[in-house]
Amino acid sequence: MTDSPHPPTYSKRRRTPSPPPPDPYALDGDDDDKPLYVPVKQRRTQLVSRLAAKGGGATAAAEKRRHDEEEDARLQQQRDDDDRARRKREAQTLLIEAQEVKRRKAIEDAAKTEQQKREEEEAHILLAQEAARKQLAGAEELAKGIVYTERMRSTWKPPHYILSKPQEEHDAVRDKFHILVSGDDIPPPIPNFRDMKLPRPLLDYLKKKKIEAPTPIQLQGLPVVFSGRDMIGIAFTGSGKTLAFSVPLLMFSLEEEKRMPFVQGEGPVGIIMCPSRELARQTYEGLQEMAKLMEQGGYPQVRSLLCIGGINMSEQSQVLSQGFHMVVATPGRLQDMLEKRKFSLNSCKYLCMDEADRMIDMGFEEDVRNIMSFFKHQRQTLLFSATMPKRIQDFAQSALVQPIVVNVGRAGAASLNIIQEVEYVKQEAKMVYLLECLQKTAPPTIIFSDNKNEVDDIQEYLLLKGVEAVAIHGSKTQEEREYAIKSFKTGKKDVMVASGVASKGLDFSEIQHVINFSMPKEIEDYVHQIGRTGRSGKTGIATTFVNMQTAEQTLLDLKYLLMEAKQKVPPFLLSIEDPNLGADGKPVGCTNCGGLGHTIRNCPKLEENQRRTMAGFGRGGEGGY
Ligand SMILES: Nc1ncnc2c1ncn2[C@@H]1O[C@H](COP(=O)(O)OP(=O)(O)OP(=O)(O)O)[C@@H](O)[C@H]1O
Repeated sequence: MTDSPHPPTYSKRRRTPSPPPPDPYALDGDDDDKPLYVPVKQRRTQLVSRLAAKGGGATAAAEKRRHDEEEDARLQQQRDDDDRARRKREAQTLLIEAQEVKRRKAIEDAAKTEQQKREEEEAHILLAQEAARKQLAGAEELAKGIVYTERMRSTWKPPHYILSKPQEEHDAVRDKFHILVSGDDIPPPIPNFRDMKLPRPLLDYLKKKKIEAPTPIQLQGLPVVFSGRDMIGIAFTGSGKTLAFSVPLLMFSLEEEKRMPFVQGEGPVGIIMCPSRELARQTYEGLQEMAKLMEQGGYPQVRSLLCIGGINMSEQSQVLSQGFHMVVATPGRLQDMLEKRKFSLNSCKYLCMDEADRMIDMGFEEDVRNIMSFFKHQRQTLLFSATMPKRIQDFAQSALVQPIVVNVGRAGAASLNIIQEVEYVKQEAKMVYLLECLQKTAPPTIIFSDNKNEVDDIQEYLLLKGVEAVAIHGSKTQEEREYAIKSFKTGKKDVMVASGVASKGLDFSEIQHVINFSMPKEIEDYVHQIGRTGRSGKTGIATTFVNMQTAEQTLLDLKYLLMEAKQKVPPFLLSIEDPNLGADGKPVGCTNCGGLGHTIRNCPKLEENQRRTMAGFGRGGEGGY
């Protein structure tokens, strides 16, 4: 160390400790320099002691009071702000938030150039055309280029006095019953069963069932089908479509049997295809009942075969060994039986697809096409449904010869016999509210849910609450499904909880109330589901729960459907604006599925089909096979 008058200056830089590595979990803006948080109480004590140190106890007390008041006012202000924010949050319902999202999307859409919009539109149209190009025709007929041009004929003729009426009178009958027809040489409508030349036992059967006059689809549809013509039949749920294709098959079968009795290996005369096992069984049972009455009335015996998955076909070995006239089937099992050569379609002249659009939408398209390839000659082809979008009609064109379209109401419209109620129920409140909702009417009630697990959960909850409920969905065994249907149909159980299986065409007597626990994504499913009530001229109620989980375009589809059926539209649905209104202020609607609340650009069905195609999905999984 040197003796220096000046303190040493250090030219050498002092070694500072290196900074600690950054805290990977530190939040942005974390800063060690910020003062540490000191609780209010502690801050007050510090202040009092600082003031006391400055002197003057009285001044200190006054200062403390003032500070306390300031602090209280600040806390009150904070509470008020929090309260206001909370109220604002509550007022801004989830629906409004969704509308905000939609508004932002509309702004984004508006920013798209005309060119971009056109390209999007074209892509969607191409997709729809691609689907339409896939025709409903057998591979062999397509390969050989076989095209049938002559329509089928039958021996049935309308009574002479009806045939001799002027065309205007027929048109007046159609107008009266709101029947729209298209096609050439359309047979006249016949407003009573007797004039349709039904045999006495059948007339008695109808009378016994309190079926006195034909419904619109029957009074025009039956003459068309009896005449041997191909037909697309569209009419509301519960309006008696089944009879319009079952009775002619029975009559044709009787005619064939009378001409020459069927022996082993012969038949069938005709096939009715259904999208679900339950619906097939119901139609089969109806045919059986009518055939039995005819036999008792002195007509020859005609036999039918039920051809559905989940049942043991050997139980019907007697029918198989005798030859049979009518087959009611689901597509998968029918295809299987044909491939195994259990029977052939060499003499089959009649093919009816009930709920045809549902069958295609459920992924049975390929099965149906394969079945078509087993036909060796022309047959009469019929398609029936309450919802038959143009896309399905186009798809079926190649299988139809000079078809007649009989349309009662808009394809896809809901039955006017149903009071439709839509309620906003938060997801977590649904289960509890369900119990209250069940009180709306006396049983029987059907509750629909899209989700199989949810179906089970709802049933379990209802059982716990003492409600007699059964459940049915595609993952249940055939026995469980049959038990559920039987005990519900016979009135042993009050409530049936179901996935889509039970919505397709099942006819339970006098369902009072349908509850859609969740709104189906596709509006056609909604129409079929609520259609389990309000059947055969009776009135029923349908309640549908919607909430933020319901897609906005589904809500729009629903809004227009309610408006069309002149139902009460709840304010939250009314407040949803349609971004796709036409120049006339009316909804443009979707050319692909017929929904009114969206266009083809955002058609959920098209998206679902695309998803299926990409995933290589086949049939739809509710156990149709
Ligand atoms: N002419 C009629 N008069 C009164 N009731 C009828 C008549 N025809 C059929 N019904 C009855 O109406 C009910 C519904 O008939 P059906 O099941 O054929 O309807 P649907 O139009 O096929 O309905 P969905 O589209 O739901 O399959 C049945 O119970 C049937 O017995």
